[in-house]
Amino acid sequence: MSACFTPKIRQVECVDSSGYTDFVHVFKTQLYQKRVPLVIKSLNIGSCVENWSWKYLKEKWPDKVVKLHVSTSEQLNFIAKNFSYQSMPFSEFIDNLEKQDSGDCSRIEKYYLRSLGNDPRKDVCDIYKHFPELSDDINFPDMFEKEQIYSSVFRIASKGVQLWTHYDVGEVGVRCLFVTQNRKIQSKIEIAYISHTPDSYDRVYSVSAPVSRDGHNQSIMDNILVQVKGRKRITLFSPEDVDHLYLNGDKSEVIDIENADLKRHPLFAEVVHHQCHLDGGDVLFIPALWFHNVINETSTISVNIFWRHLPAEFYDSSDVYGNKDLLIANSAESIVDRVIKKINTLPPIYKEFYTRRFVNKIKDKCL
Ligand SMILES: O=C(O)CCC(=O)C(=O)O
Ligand SMILES: [Fe+2]
Repeated sequence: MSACFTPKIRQVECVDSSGYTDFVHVFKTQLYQKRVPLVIKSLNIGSCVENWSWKYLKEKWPDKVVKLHVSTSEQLNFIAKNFSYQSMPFSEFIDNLEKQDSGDCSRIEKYYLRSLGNDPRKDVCDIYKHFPELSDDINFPDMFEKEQIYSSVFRIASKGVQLWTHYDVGEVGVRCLFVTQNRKIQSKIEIAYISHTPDSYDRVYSVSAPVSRDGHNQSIMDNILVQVKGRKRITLFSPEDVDHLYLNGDKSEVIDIENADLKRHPLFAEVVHHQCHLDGGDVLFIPALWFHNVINETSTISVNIFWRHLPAEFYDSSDVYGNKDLLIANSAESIVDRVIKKINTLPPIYKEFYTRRFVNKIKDKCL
């Protein structure tokens, strides 16, 4: 942060699950409803905490090739794109991490692995399906129903790597569109069927909320981040701070959160930093819409599990990726897009005047 600026820091609440006879019940019935992050200690997450040494992992995957974010900077920057994607044999990747850990600086590149499905365009990652050699070592806590699980992701990072501030949206490989008839949403159709859209549909809306540059359908997820090895420093930001984070899609443009340039990002001074550390065996609950930024204080291994937090009736039963709340958000955003288009046709001084009026009106009525 700049010289005389003191960020507002709050520690994330921490609970030791061994102090409860049935922690999962307490989580589901009380803690979960608070919708705030929570560090949970002493959950049974399986033998991974003891077993997952670099040697063990290399033996499991002698021939595996992995796709990595590779950067010469510790601070990954999605705007400057200071990283590239590279494929590397898993054993070489781990050898390099070990060299970095032991202070051998001959390799200056930093690595970040986020596991993908077999076909990253179509599959979400499922550890049980894509990493069966390791799935016996990890126990998913019963904090959610198995049917609610959306994906499980395996992450390995070099010491020092900082992952940009973001919130998570689950993404699926099939692009869906909405069709409306008599101004009511009728159904979603896959992109492959667009050319067959019957004439009687009055409009086809592409999915736009939450926004994805490639138009993939998305839904918002709850998450647990299971720390298996190493230490992470995590800063979370409340969805209430959304106006202060300079968002670009699902990511914040403020990269260096601990030394922010307040001339460029003055509103960031308002943000409350919810901080915690995770060590091996710790679990962090990240409620949907909470932003998070991760600094790996050592090289680390983690697994995270995304699950849909809304009850089943919120989801469109004919489409596993849909949810009615988001359908509404999607159609509202399409209307906002039309309003923007209209406003942009006004002469400049009217444009500014009416933009301010409409923004204030929405704020007054909706917040
Ligand atoms: O720990 C990390 O590397 C990133 C975690 C994360 O973004 C997540 O669990 O959603
Ligand atoms: Fe995330």
